[in-house]
Amino acid sequence: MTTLASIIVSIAEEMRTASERGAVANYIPPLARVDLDRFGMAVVGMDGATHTVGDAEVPFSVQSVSKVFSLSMALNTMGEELWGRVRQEPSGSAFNSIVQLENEHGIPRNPFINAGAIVIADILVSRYGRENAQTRLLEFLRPLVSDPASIDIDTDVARQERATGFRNMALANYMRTFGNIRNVVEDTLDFYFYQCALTMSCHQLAQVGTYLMTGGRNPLTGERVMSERNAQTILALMMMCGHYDGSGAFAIRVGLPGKSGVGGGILAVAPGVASIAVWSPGLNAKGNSLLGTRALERLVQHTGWSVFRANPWVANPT
Ligand SMILES: NC(=O)CC[C@H](N)C(=O)O
Repeated sequence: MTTLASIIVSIAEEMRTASERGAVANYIPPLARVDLDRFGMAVVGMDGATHTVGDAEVPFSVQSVSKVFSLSMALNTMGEELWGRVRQEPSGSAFNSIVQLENEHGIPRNPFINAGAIVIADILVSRYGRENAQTRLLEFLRPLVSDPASIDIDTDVARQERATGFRNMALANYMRTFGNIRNVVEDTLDFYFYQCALTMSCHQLAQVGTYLMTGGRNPLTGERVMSERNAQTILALMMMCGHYDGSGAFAIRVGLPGKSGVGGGILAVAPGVASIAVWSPGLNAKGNSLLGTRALERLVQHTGWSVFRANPWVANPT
């Protein structure tokens, strides 16, 4: 019988021996010096059963995967009104693109491109204040994991994001001219750079993602983290926009809602089945983890977990 444990071991073995691994992000030294040979994967099921392989306990910079969590917080506090400040459509352009903003009057296409995530950061800074927003983010994440204290920010990454984030500054200032950034630009960006610098292991990231697997509940406490409707909205956006202009190919290859980050992490969710995190720091041309995508593709081939499968339960391994 094929078990999930044996499936992920075989995936890790394939990734360990892969010769083409992509390229690590090199815009700041803490990302540029990450070992290209790292690979980790973690899968948490509905019953809490957890399978990990490789470097699943090694913390890495989650970067844009954090956009899922900031959006969750903003949707919780602002509700549907949020969609007046950021749209819900695929962008078809790079994560840091500025071109659509002029035509679309400073309203970003979706909350997962940088411009959209900066608007979300602005909403959270308005709601909570600059420093308190940081505390709130950690308070949102920590109850979802079994080792809460260890989820933290890499302050060196945050500092270097700030020191080199000229394009993000351009995006924020440009949106400010349309009135879609309401705080002092530096304050909003400060929170944005802070969230990019969140550090988590695959094991923690998969645990954090469980509220999206369950339709909005924290499976550790049974508490509601968000409404079922909001959880579905976030999964839909992850499917359509979670990999920028690589989202279509990801949806076809993997068939799960997923969100990538330039640190090489991907959070993917099989609703009602599993929360999955994978990490391989080498990126493809679209800035998404090359082997992380392949590993998720393999996982879905073996398990039948694609949301597009006519009968997703048939091949469920135990
Ligand atoms: N795709 C990403 O992970 C981008 C995050 C990066 N810190 C940026 O803002 O440019």
